[in-house]
Amino acid sequence: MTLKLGAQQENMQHWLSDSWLRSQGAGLTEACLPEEMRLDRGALEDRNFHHKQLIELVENHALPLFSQLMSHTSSRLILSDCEGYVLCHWGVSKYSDKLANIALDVGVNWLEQHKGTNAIGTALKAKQTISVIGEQHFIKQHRFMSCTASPIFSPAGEMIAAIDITTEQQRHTQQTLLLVSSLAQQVETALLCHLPHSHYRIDLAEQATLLDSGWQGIVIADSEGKILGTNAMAKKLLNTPGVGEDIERYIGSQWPQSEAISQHRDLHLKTQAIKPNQTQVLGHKVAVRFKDPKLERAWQQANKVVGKCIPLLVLGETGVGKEQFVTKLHSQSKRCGHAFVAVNCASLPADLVESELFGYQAGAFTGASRSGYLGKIRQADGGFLFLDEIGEMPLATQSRLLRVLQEREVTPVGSNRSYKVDIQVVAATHTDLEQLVKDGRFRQDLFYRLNGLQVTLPSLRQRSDIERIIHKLHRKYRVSLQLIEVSLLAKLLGYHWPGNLRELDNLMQVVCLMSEGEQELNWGHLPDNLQQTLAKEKVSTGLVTVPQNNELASVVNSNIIASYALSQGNVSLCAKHLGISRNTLYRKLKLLGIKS
Ligand SMILES: Nc1ncnc2c1ncn2[C@@H]1O[C@H](COP(=O)(O)OP(=O)(O)OP(=O)(O)O)[C@@H](O)[C@H]1O
Repeated sequence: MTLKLGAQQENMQHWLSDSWLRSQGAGLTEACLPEEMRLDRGALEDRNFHHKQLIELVENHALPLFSQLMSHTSSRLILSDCEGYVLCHWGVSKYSDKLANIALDVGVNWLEQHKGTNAIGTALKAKQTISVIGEQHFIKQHRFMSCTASPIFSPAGEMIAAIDITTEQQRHTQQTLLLVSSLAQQVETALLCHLPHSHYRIDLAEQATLLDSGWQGIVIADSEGKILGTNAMAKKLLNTPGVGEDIERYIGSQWPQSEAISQHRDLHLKTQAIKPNQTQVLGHKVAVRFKDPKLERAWQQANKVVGKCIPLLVLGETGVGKEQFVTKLHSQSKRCGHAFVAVNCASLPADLVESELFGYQAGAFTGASRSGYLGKIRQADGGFLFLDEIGEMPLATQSRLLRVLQEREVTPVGSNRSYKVDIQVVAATHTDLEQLVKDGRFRQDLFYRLNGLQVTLPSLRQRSDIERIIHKLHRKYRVSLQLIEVSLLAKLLGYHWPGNLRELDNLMQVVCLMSEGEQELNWGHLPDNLQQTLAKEKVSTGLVTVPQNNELASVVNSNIIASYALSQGNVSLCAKHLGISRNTLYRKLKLLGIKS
């Protein structure tokens, strides 16, 4: 953990006066809102693309706990990169207008030299967790808020980002400081576990009860037991082991057992194999992206064929996200610098299908443009041609398309000249193409041409990550921090979703609007028709789980331990801080082995 609470408090005035001096030195004046440094949309998208996996890790490892603990407050979780640019934020506060006025917004730079003393800028400068409370902000207009930020370090020890919680001044508590440090630590641990070739995670602690506390040492090793990375606590416990060294040298040969005690030192060990889909290769383009195994398999297979220019046929019910899947494939392929041209074969006017696809020669027919038209296929040259609803393509056009796919050249309408094209063809349909072939409505030879690789995207009801998607869309559309009532969640999980992601997406938009300003999204916010439909559905028999349960538990534990230490063993005070009853706290302290 990067935070040293006692030391930070002692040095409080020191760091603050240094930061104010730096703010003055940068030419800022307390009374004037400084000119903002804001990225344009393209530059922000580039940065977000670069930090895509970091953002995903924050969403998976920090956001659930933030939502759970801070939902009753009006708080915002903010992620900036190491250059101080805000990449993303979550949770819209009641005072979001005020935050917009001071440009605490995506794409804006919050380094000290641009914004004066503030948590993000000052934490990045000081490389430690910093709270900047109300009046401590250098710029007067910033003093209505309290912010706490913590830097995030990569496994190689490089500072890569900062995570911040911003609240209204009076709502700031010591808990926020602990929470932000814990969130940064969670993200750092997730980064460690996602190191390329990571195979084992070995947790170590001096007491067995601390193994799951969030304060344990963590060593990540490859399949041969060579160290790939360690967290700060493991460095301390093992005396800074080197990357590439044999873990056995430090903790003995018993480590591959799931639980052991090191013979070398008096350390308790817990070894877990890291699941293959946990090991995203950071920065690698074909990284694992989907939490559902069927979708992930389709993704990995599809990526392999698009690299080789083999046609891809994407099947799946309406609304399962076929087009979005293909757009992502394009954006992560070598062809991403070239066009992605989508053609909806169902909505092309019958008499214009050919000219739309193949283009036409100047003056080829009455009404044709004088300059001619390139056509969709040639527009896609070098890139992707996405033929959506391919089952709806007229038979006559099918034979011409077949020729293009065979010859890889296009002859525009009214021309006898052919043009070479280099395209990745991806076709999609929700209809049964083989049945259409049998019925004589789809050419068999074209079917075989398009069917280089066939992937079927699972329907929403078949997906194992439906709960995660519900929460993701809820976070996207809710206007303030809000929880979903457990019984409503259970109903949504049990519904059969005939319209798949499209239906769920629309529903979440509507219910978030209906529940504006409420602390909980519940049954009463559903439109009548959906209440009736859902009332007929069986309730999901699966458990409603909080995502990342284990990690959540370990952060909660680490918060308990830190709060207990801060309140110097005063159970009542600590329970009040944590917002739990004294009995619950006693029970937890007992489980953690802190109280007998
Ligand atoms: N990953 C996703 N997360 C959330 N919503 C999604 C996702 N993918 C798609 N959607 C929602 O579903 C809608 C339909 O997606 P898309 O057009 O990709 O589906 P499709 O399978 O191509 O549909 P159709 O067969 O009807 O053409 C999108 O507009 C969006 O609202």
